Amino acid sequence: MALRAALRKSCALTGLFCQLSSSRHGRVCASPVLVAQQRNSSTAQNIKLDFDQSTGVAVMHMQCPPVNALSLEFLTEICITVEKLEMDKSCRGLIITSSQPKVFSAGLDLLEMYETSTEHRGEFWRAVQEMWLKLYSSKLVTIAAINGSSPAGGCLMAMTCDYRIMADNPRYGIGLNETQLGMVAPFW
Ligand SMILES: CCCCCCCCCCC/C=C/C(=O)SCCNC(=O)CCNC(=O)[C@H](O)C(C)(C)COP(=O)(O)OP(=O)(O)OC[C@H]1O[C@@H](n2cnc3c(N)ncnc32)[C@H](O)[C@@H]1OP(=O)(O)O
Repeated sequence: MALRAALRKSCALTGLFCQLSSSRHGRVCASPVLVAQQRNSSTAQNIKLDFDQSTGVAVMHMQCPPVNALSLEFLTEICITVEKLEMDKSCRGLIITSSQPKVFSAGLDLLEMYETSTEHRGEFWRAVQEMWLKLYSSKLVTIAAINGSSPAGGCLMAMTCDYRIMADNPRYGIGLNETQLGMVAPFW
C-alpha cells in the first residue's frame, strides 16, 4: 500500500477538461463469446457498450470493479469488443471511458503477475500486447475519455487511442509509472 501511495503521489497530473460525448444509448452489442471461449474466458461482463448507429459512434464503458484492472479476462473482452465493432461497417468511432468512480483504469491487474505460472504470465502478456496493438492499429477513430486516474497500463491504453481527453481534476494521475514497481515491459 505504501508503494501505491508513492505511485499516486508521483503520477503526473494532467489537466484537460473532459467533455465526454453523451451517448444516445442506441444498439447494444452482443457479448463477445468466440475469442473468450478460445481463451477459456467467460463472456463480457465488464463492458457496457452503447452504439449509436445514426452517428456510427460507440461508447465502451469499462465497468470492471473496483478499478478496471486489466486482467486476462478483461483484456480479452476489450479486444473482442473492438473486433466486433470493426466488423460492423456502420461503426466509425469508439470512445473508451470508465464507469468506475475516480479511476479510468488502474493498469495491468497486479494479481495476474503474482504467484502465477510462467505459462499464465505468457498468456497474460500476449493479451496485453494484443490489446494495445488492436487499439493502436484500429481503423476506427478512437478516443480515450479519461475520467479518472490512469497509471501504467491504463496510460498505455489511453496512449494507443487516436485522441485523449482527461477530466480536469488534480486528484487524477496518469503516466507510465510501472518501473516504480520494478516492472520492465517485455519486448513485443
Ligand atoms: C503505443 C506505444 C506503446 C509503448 C509501450 C509502453 C510500455 C507500457 C508498459 C505498460 C506496463 C504496465 C504495467 C502495469 O500496468 S502494472 C500496474 C500498475 N498500476 C498501479 O500500480 C496502480 C495501483 N493502484 C493505484 O494507484 C490506486 O489503486 C488507484 C489510483 C488506481 C485507485 O485508488 P483508490 O484509492 O480509488 O483505490 P484503492 O487503492 O483503494 O484500490 C481499490 C482496490 O483495487 C485494487 N487495485 C488497485 N490497483 C490494482 C491493480 N493494478 N491490479 C489489481 N488490483 C488493484 C486495490 O488493491 C484495492 O483492492 P482491495 O479493496 O481488495 O484492497
